[in-house]
Amino acid sequence: MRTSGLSKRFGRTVAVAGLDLNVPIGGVHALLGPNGSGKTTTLRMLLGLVRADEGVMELCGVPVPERLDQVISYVGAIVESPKFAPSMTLRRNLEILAMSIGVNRRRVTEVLLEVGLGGRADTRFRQCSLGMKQRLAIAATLLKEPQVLIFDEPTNGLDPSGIQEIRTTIRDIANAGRTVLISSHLLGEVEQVADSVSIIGRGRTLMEGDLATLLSGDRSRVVVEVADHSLAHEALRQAGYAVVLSGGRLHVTGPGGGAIEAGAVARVLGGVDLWPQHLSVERSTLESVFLEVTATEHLTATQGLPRTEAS
Ligand SMILES: Nc1ncnc2c1ncn2[C@@H]1O[C@H](COP(=O)(O)OP(=O)(O)OP(=O)(O)O)[C@@H](O)[C@H]1O
Repeated sequence: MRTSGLSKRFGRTVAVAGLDLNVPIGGVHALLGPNGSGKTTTLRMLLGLVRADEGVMELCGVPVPERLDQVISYVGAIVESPKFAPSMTLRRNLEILAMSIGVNRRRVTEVLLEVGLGGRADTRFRQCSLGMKQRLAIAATLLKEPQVLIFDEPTNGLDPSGIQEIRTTIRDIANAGRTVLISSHLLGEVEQVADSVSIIGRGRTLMEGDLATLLSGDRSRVVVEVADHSLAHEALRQAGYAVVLSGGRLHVTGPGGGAIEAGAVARVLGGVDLWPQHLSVERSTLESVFLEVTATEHLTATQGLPRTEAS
C-alpha cells in the first residue's frame, strides 16, 4: 500500500496535507497520530469511500480509486461499526453474511477459529462482550480470505482484556501472512502489536519505518539539566544536535535523529563553560519518538521555527 502527496480538505479544514505512506507487504503497520491528524480520512480514501483532492494511491499494487474494483475483493476493512443481528448467534450472523457475498458456509467455521471465537459460535450476538463483537467484525472481514486488512482504531472503547484479545487476533492474522494496516492514537498498543509504523501529524507523515529501527539505540537521546537553557540550546544546535525543552530539561538527539554520545554532548556544554547538574542517556520508546516528532511539528507550526528546537 502506498500514497504519495495525498491531500483532502473538508471545506476550510485540511484533513490530509500531502501524505506519503509506504506500507510494507506482510506484518502489522500502524498509522499513529493524535486525534484529528487525518488517519480515518486516509483509510477512507484508500478504500474509495472519500475522494482525494490530490495525490496518488496504490492498494495491492494497483492504482486506486481508478482500479479499485480489481483489488477490493483482496481487501477486508472495518472503518465503522458493522451491523449484526443481536438475537442471532455469531455463527448465524456470519453465515448470512457469507451467503450474501457468495462465500461457502464452511469458511464461517474457519474464520471463527481464526479470531478465537470457535468455542463461542453459538452465543447470541447481544450476549457478547465488546471484545467478542469486535472479533466477530474482524472475522467478517476474513470471510473473503483477503490479503490486506484495514482496521480503523480497532480497540476503541474496549477494556484492557478486550484490547488484549484484539491485539492477539491482529498478530495472528499477520502471522498467517496477511498485511494488516491499523490506525491508532494509542502508543502502548501500537508498540505491542506493530512491525512498522507511520507517525502522522496534521495530515502529513512525520516519521515512518520499521518499529525496531525507530526504537534502536541510534535513536536514544541525552537528557541534560543546566543553569542556562538558552546558552546550552544554542551551543548544541550549532554543533548539529536537535534540542527540545521538556520538563525543565533539554532532550538532545543526534543530527537527523542519528547516533548520540553523552560524552560528546558534555564536551559541547563544557566548551561554553556549562556544567550539567544532570546528564543521562534515555533509550527510545515509541512514546519518546512520538513526542519528539510531534513536538517538532507543533513548534514548527506555531512558532515558525525551522527545525527541532524550543527555548
Ligand atoms: N466528513 C467530514 N467533514 C468535515 N470535516 C471532517 C470530516 N471528516 C474528517 N473531518 C476533519 O478532518 C480532520 C481529520 O479527521 P480524521 O477523522 O481523518 O482524523 P483522525 O486522525 O482519524 O482522528 P480521530 O483519531 O479523532 O478519529 C479533523 O479535523 C476532522 O474534524
